[in-house]
Amino acid sequence: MYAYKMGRVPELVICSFIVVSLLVIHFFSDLLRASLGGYYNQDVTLSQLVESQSSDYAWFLKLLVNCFGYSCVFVPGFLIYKYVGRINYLERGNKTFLHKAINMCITGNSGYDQLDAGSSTADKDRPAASTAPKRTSSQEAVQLLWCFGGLMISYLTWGVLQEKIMTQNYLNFTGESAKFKDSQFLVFSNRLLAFLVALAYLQWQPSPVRHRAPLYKYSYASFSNIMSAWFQYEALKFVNFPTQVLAKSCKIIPVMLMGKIMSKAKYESYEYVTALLISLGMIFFMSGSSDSSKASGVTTLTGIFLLSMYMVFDSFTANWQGSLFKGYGMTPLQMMCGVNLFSSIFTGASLSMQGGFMDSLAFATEHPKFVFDMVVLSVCSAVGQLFIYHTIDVFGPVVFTIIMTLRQAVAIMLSCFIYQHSISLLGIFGVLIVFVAIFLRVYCTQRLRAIRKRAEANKPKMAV
Ligand SMILES: Nc1ncnc2c1ncn2[C@@H]1O[C@H](COP(=O)(O)OS(=O)(=O)O)[C@@H](OP(=O)(O)O)[C@H]1O
Repeated sequence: MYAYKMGRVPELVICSFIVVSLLVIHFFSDLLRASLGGYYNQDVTLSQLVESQSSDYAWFLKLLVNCFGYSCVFVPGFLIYKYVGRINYLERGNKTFLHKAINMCITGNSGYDQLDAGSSTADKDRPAASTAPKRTSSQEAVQLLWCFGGLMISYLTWGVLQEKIMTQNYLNFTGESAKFKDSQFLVFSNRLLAFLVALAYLQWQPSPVRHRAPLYKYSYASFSNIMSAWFQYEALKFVNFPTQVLAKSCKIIPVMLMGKIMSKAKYESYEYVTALLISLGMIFFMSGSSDSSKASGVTTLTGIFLLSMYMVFDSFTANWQGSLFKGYGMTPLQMMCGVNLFSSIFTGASLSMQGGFMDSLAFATEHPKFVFDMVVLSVCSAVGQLFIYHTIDVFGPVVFTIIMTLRQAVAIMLSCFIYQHSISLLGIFGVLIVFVAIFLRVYCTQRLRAIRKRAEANKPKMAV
């Protein structure tokens, strides 16, 4: 009995880490709430208090509050990681749920569910990229078109719905109209649905693939993805929309730089030249399309800082995902499941700490049409993510970013076509530059591949 009780000590310590960290973080958030004037008014949520701040630095306060929410996951996670390593907890043979869950998070294997399909002998390892059969050029072109089409359709629909949800008035049962305000709740519902879809598929897939990556590695991609989305929304309060679109057209350059820093990626000179040309062409096109000439408002230093942070986090996300695919050979669905698991936990923790959960759920119960739009938005986002992970897995982060950048141009061209807006000569020149750059990139890639193939074929002859 004593030994049994002693055997449970680590589990008790681990649970108390979670409880104590949550209490401490809650205490600090209450302190912040009180200092913002919410001490005497308990009906006002922390998010409403922060939203009501009008100073130039309100964005920093919001960031702080969000980070409080995310630390509800990071702090206990870090403490558990350190404690478990210290007492060699994972080497012990007790197969409790907690033991399996921690093992899965830290080492990547628990034999517990389909995310870690390593327990079953029927599970296969995914062939490494180097040993997988090489695709022909036409197969590659079909794949590329498939990724481009999928990303275009899902994110065009997603964009329209997102704007609709955030700008339209919804009627409740008594006929009163109101706007939905909490974008973080939308991100939460999108990520939760994406997680459930991926998990359901992994549970019932006919031939599971062994999963080897420690789960905590997904938390970095999910954190940076949530942060980039937040910086993007927040930047719009300091820069106008066209400026943001213009800045995003140059995303390929930070993605390449981040690839160099993170995974020491080597790019050919034609890749740098074409990246610069695509960015330049997109800038010409965006400034030359009449949609973007409706610029209003001012661009401030804070806006530039927030946009730069968006770029940093966004380029980290795609590169980190690319290196996980390379290093662990997981399937896109496993990646989607892992990243969205953490994104749901992060946004869920942040929402419940700020009190936004209850507000949004109350809005949803009173506005059924909003629930319908939210579900369709989440489905679009989940389908879009399937394409995102497939594209990064097959073509890598740079090609993915090029496709997402072109997506913006196609969306603007479509809107010009539908609403009969004109495109200036500069805009047309910009589109031409982008096309030339892409053609150049494909041509150089094919040539380089042919040269390498020839060199490979000549190798054995030289050895004889
Ligand atoms: N690498 C990666 N992994 C997972 N999800 C990703 C990734 N890159 C972009 N996204 C999601 O795609 C949505 C559009 O993002 P962006 O506006 O940054 O893309 S774009 O380049 O401007 O088109 C946006 O969705 P929301 O966060 O729901 O707004 C991004 O989070």
